[in-house]
Amino acid sequence: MRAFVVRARAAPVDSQQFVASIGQEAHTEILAHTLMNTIFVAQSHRDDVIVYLVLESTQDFSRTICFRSGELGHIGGFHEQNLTNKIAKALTASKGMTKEQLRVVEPGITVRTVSFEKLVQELAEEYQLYMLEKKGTPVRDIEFAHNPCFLLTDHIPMPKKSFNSLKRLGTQHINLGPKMLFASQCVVLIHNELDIRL
Ligand SMILES: C[S@@+](CC[C@H](N)C(=O)[O-])C[C@H]1O[C@@H](n2cnc3c(N)ncnc32)[C@H](O)[C@@H]1O
Repeated sequence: MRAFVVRARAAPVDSQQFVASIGQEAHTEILAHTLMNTIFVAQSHRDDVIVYLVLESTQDFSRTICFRSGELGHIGGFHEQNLTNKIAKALTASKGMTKEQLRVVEPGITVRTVSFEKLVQELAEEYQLYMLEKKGTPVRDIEFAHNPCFLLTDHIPMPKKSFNSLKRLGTQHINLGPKMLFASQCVVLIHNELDIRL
């Protein structure tokens, strides 16, 4: 299984605000773009992918929306509006949830009121964590574990505090080349790197 976590620090957890932030300063469109590129390939989808979108602009709890590609029903197309609607639907479903609750949104999609820190602690028990980072080890020099989990952010960098806790969890840092890329572009390169090594 390949897991991806996108930490969207600027993304609102209110569904209407989330949709209204597309193309605005919070750049919530990156979540649909990244979802598309982690799950879909031409004429098909990957069935061995889990994507966690962690939305952190909130008055109460972060929302972690999980997409399990192998369990998704008919998703109705991979265009941006459709994927945006799936995220918005999960946010609406999460209204009123208390700390660390989980709700099933539809087959293959759940939402949890769990923080990025708690999520990665849980994932570290099952996966080798890799943080995508310009100062990391060149990707071609990395020997991937069989169960990798890749951590990315939106346009707001990972806070220093998180670097320390990720270090304690044995996180490795990966560099994908000299250009600063979108998270949605990073996931394509990661998938390709893993695909050609199999
Ligand atoms: C648009 S970037 C975030 C940029 C962020 N404002 C910063 O200055 O670090 C989105 C995500 O892609 C990762 N990323 C972008 N280019 C990369 C590269 N060449 N190698 C590794 N990770 C990269 C970043 O680390 C981040 O997780």
